[in-house]
Amino acid sequence: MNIALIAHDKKKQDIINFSTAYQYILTQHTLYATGTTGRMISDATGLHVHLFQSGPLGGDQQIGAMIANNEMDMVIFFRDPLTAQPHEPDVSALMRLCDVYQIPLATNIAASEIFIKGLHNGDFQWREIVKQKEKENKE
Ligand SMILES: O=C(CO)COP(=O)(O)O
Repeated sequence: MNIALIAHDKKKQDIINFSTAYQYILTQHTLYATGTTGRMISDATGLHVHLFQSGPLGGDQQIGAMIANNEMDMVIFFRDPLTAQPHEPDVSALMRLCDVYQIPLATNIAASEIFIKGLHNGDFQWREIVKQKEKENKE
């Protein structure tokens, strides 16, 4: 599965702790992240993470593009709801695209833990079926 990992600055330590705790699951998947988040995760855990631009420089939009192309299976986004972000429109657009394309989106650590355990249990296998169907429709 292709998984996006994103965290606003005040949530960076939380996503590092999360990635460390669930490294044994994350390592079985293909990971993408906004620039700073991804670099911090890979430095802390050694996980291989495909890095996009930093969020304020377009990283959220790059992940959004993957969603629109049916290439992202899950978004884990540790959002900071108490700090204004200069790129708030990009954040909203990313979350909107998750809803447009029915992509599972967790915006806090509590939901993310349920997602990651579900992922490990095979609860997200339906994404493979959706992707296969989309591929066949294009052919
Ligand atoms: O701002 C972000 C998401 O909206 C995160 O970006 P960074 O991972 O580059 O800090």
